[in-house]
Amino acid sequence: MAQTTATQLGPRAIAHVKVTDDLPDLSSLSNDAPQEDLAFPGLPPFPDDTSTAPLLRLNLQRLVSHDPAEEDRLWRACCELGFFYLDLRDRAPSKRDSLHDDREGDLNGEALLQDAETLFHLGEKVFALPAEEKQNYDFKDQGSYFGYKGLGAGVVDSKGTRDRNEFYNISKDDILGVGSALPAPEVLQMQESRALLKSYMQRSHAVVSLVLGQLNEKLGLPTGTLQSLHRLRAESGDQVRWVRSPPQPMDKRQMSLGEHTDFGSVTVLFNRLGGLQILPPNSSDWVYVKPLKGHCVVNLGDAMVKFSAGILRSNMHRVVSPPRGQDELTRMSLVYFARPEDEVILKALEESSQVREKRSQQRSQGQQDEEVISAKDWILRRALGRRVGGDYAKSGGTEGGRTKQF
Ligand SMILES: O=C(O)CCC(=O)C(=O)O
Ligand SMILES: [Fe+2]
Repeated sequence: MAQTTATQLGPRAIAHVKVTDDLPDLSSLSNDAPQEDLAFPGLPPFPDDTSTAPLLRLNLQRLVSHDPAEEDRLWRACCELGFFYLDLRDRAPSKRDSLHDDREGDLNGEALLQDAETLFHLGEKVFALPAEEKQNYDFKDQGSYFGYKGLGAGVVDSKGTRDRNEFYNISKDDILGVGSALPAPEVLQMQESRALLKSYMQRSHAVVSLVLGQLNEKLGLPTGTLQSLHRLRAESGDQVRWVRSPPQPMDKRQMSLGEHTDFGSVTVLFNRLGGLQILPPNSSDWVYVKPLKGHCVVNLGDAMVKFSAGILRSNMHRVVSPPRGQDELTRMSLVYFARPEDEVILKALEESSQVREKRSQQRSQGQQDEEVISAKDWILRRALGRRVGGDYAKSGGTEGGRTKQF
């Protein structure tokens, strides 16, 4: 059926739409040309009349150059919503020389966008493999969340309603040679694929380190504290994930990925079609996050809530059918999850006086100390808890009540 074979990467040539005043937070656009075209070529446009989430739009180059206003906006975004757009495009490529590029190392927005683009195509090849073959790479029974999860092999709620997506998770440690290599389909074992994954992981991790460095400073932690808990070459649950959701029949639509907060520290997400929704603070209405060309979406996970005693926010989100006009296409997204190193204990970093004060306020209000748990155990429990047959009740994170952040 044409409907199920059409994908978001397909050749449908649709005129670009202009982003004008349809982003709710206009202040976030104040540094950009108002008529900028941020639609994805070849895809039906995100509908203009659908309300969207008020994510701030930050700019990688301004953060790299320590623009104080941009750093303040980053802090605001991380405390108030825990989600923001990051514009990865290079505004002045002609002014950059090769020396400059070398100094930047892995922190290169344009190169990250290019890697993401190529990885979308690799993901299509992985999901195009026969179902029986993909199933060989589901390692749930060995206690691992890496590898494949089939359509409906996860649950979206405590009633056990099946999800409507398939995943493929690739371990950073495997690709960087830090941990052992997991069995994988041939298309992922090819030298070219592994090199691409490595490059994408390093570049995403560089963005994560930049964000961690700036949050470290704003929290008043000793220099390098947060980065030292997320070293690229230390063993961790960091992973790349492709999420693929086929279109759902109009009369039987349900969530394709259940409501959750991310388990780890910082997530870098590439979307082309709508479908991601967030529940804004103090609201009961889920709203779509509109994908923007040249940008990734960055969000914080529960580890950052725990490290900061709730000063930083990890927001609830989920994936549903794309909005009208996009809902007959297969949706795919690409994610990099940065998580604390395996042995890190998830607790408030009281070397920061802000965190210390927050904790003492919480203690005086009778809030108990957090459970002592390592990043490795926390992530394993939460990831496998949402698989069919898993312990859903134990898959919850810090969202349980914003007054009890951890
Ligand atoms: O597909 C998306 O846009 C979001 C995926 C997500 O939230 C997740 O995998 O944790
Ligand atoms: Fe998520």
